[in-house]
Amino acid sequence: MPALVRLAGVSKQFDRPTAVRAVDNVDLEINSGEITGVIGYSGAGKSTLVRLINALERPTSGSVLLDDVDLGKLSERELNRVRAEVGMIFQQFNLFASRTVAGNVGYPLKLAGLGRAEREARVAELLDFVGLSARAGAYPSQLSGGQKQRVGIARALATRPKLLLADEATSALDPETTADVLDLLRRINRDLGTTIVVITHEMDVVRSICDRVVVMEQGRIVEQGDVFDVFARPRATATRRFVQSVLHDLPDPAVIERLRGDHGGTIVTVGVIDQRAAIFDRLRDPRVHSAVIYGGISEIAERPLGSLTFELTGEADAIRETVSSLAEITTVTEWPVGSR
Ligand SMILES: Nc1ncnc2c1ncn2[C@@H]1O[C@H](COP(=O)(O)OP(=O)(O)OP(=O)(O)O)[C@@H](O)[C@H]1O
Repeated sequence: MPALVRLAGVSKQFDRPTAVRAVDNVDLEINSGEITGVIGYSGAGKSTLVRLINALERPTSGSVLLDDVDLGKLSERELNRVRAEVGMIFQQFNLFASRTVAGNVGYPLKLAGLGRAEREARVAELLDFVGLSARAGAYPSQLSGGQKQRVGIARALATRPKLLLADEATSALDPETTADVLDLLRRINRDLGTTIVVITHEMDVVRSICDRVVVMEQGRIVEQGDVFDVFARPRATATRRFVQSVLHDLPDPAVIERLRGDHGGTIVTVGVIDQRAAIFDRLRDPRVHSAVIYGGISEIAERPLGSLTFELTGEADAIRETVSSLAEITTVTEWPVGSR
């Protein structure tokens, strides 16, 4: 898949109030037609990365290419043209309070010099797409948070951008409204073919709609890849924490201790990566009794992923054979009896 955005050796240093390398030697490709999630804790450099992509910041070093055009080589005027090709939506919506819904959505079209009739037709089309046709004459203060974000999205799409940047677009919304807005982003990607970059600190957002994920920490990319692969085999500590915030399937030490108190058998945690049925096939030895005592399986990119913790009881040799057999097809963690 061709890259729409390419960052090569990009750093951004701020010198005031204190010297901070907000983005530190980043190499990154954003594939055309995909939804890429950039996740990290507060201060990781996500917003700065986005501002480098839409040329609101210039890198201290390195190059940013949008559609093979090196933004560092463009004049301010040329940059303004490029910025119009990039839509942006924000956590706080950034709507004009004094303009109606239609006025907000039509504003970029006015800037682009479209005539009134053309503008009205395009605004009607956009409001229909985001499901807000009935609220065209309302003011932002009369809308719910989810509706405000739909207006922000319609406005960002007005000039048919190739790239849509969403900076914490759902962080101010409740879970149900978040799901609606994420569905809308998915629809924009599928129906309009728009490439989307989603900045977030919530792994659930990545799980719901992203094809690829980039994990940032202290200005650096610590991990990136296909969403399922990163969920299935997280390497960086930060990534593991993000993954566990969504999956909740692994017992932490306190849970293991409680399980030990209630279950005297062998306790094993078995990774589930696609192979649900195969795992139960390996638990058919009549000499071993198995019971699920903890765990969970989620769907990531429409594939099963998670872990199950079993208590195995029966003959010691047979249990050992079962554990070895499971280990042939997946990861198995055996919790030692003395783990208390
Ligand atoms: N204009 C600026 N001037 C000085 N320092 C800045 C500026 N913008 C960002 N920084 C600093 O750069 C670092 C990265 O900030 P950035 O906002 O990119 O992170 P973030 O991951 O988006 O965090 P958050 O989710 O809190 O917005 C922080 O230490 C921040 O204080």
